[in-house]
Amino acid sequence: DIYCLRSIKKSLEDPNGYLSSWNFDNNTEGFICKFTGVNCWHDDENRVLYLNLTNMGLKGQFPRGIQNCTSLSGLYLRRNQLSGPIPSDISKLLPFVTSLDLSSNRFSGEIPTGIANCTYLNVLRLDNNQLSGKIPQSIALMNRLKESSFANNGGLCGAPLAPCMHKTLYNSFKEGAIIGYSFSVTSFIVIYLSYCVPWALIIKKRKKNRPKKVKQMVANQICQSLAENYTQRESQEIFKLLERFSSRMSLVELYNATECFGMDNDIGIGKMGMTYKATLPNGWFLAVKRLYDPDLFKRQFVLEIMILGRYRHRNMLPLLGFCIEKEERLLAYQYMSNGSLSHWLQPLESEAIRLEWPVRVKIALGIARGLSWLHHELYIVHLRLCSECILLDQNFDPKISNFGDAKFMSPNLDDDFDLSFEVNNGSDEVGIEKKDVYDFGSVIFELITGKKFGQVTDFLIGTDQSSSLLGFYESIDDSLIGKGFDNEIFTLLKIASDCVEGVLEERPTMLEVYNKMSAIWERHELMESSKSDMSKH
Ligand SMILES: Nc1ncnc2c1ncn2[C@@H]1O[C@H](COP(=O)(O)OP(=O)(O)OP(=O)(O)O)[C@@H](O)[C@H]1O
Repeated sequence: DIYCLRSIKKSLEDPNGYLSSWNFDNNTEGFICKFTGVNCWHDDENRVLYLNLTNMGLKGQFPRGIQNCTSLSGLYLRRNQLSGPIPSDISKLLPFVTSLDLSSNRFSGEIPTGIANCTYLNVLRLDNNQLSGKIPQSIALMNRLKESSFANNGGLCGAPLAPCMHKTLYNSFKEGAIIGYSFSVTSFIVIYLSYCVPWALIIKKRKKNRPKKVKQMVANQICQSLAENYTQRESQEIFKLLERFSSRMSLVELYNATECFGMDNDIGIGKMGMTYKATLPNGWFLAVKRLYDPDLFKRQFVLEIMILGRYRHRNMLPLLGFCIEKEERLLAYQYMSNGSLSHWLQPLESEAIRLEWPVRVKIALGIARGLSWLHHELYIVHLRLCSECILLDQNFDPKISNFGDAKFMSPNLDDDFDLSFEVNNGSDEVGIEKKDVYDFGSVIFELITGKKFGQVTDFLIGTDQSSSLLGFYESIDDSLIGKGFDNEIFTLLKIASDCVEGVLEERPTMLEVYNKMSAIWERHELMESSKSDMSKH
């Protein structure tokens, strides 16, 4: 990150000297955290969380050096005089960014479609620039983004702004010529087909298309019949409010994508409902949770949308949409191909593929990162963390899910939470976040021993910490022992046992846990990934 800031400073013109305080002579850990505009994950660590260079009169192009700040979550460059294009590979430069504010600058050219690949983006401000062309559809579809995010860019058009109507004379002529040409070719084909192709061929083709149409009709009919029984329970206002957090999807769409909620697509059963694997026409996979009862889990349903639909983080399960139609309540998440963590820790005999130690460390680190962000950035507590609600993507990156019991630590966090019913149950309970710390410790024990925390603790009641640790050491998953990681295993056991301290105040905060863990393992993880990057070339 030091290199990142150094290259940013070098690439920008700073007429007002705001960045002159960025003095790189110092070498103490965390020295960059005191620089103007730099916010670190932790004050003693050179790892930038946010970079806020608002209103500094900076000139030059988009600072590509930002890609070296690998843990960056927010970039604010508002009110400067930056110019040139927004880099087309922006998602590679800012893979984990959740807020990007480039407003009130002089950026020009088209908005790169690649911005939509910044999958954790919640806030995007591009207004008051000199951008032109059509707003890429993939960005317009990110409906957390508002019209004001794009306003005051002379040449910009398309949703959520006004449609692109304007055509130059040349374009109109070119289009006219293309239309004329297409019309002649189409006429020729029509005449050829009418006279030369045997009717039998056409009939055969029609038959082939029929099943798809029939399926669509059946789905529509089902929706129609459900609609007749429909009694509107929640007010339209709540639905509208929810649309601000996530996309509303249609029942027919999800019905088709899950093959009518068919048994072949069912991937799990939970307290709230059944989860199905869904395939969208564009090839995306979703996990669709279909609630058993729309009234019973209303609060949980809304919380999932308000938290997982609204906030993106690499360790939170992304909610891509929801559906409220008739009696149906559906939640559509990104599909996690490696399922739940519990499935890997307690596999059936036939599926006993063990997780290697480095993978377990990556999972532990990811959960700590996600929880730390949740507590210290969003002021939200999960309150039901367990190995079942940690889902693993194709790279075994963990994603925290199931926010149905979550609480906001501050009741008036944000105007958006002003819901008209009892959802925003802000909690005044002191130390409520330490419940998550305890649960985190339990999950880590489970990650190391392969057994539920309760099973291991029973015989340890009354022992002091060091003999408990030895006790736990005895119950470590056999597949991990003697592979050269024993010291690391013991270190993680120690962190976990601090988390399950009986006295609330003695448990560390999630930020402390994460910082401790990342100091030990994140460098190792980065080294590993750069090694594998190198071996690719
Ligand atoms: N996004 C997803 N991708 C892949 N599989 C998922 C996804 N979401 C859920 N699942 C699977 O579906 C199962 C059921 O999930 P669900 O969240 O309904 O139940 P749960 O984790 O037991 O929690 P609860 O009891 O609160 O409902 C999970 O164990 C998991 O295997």
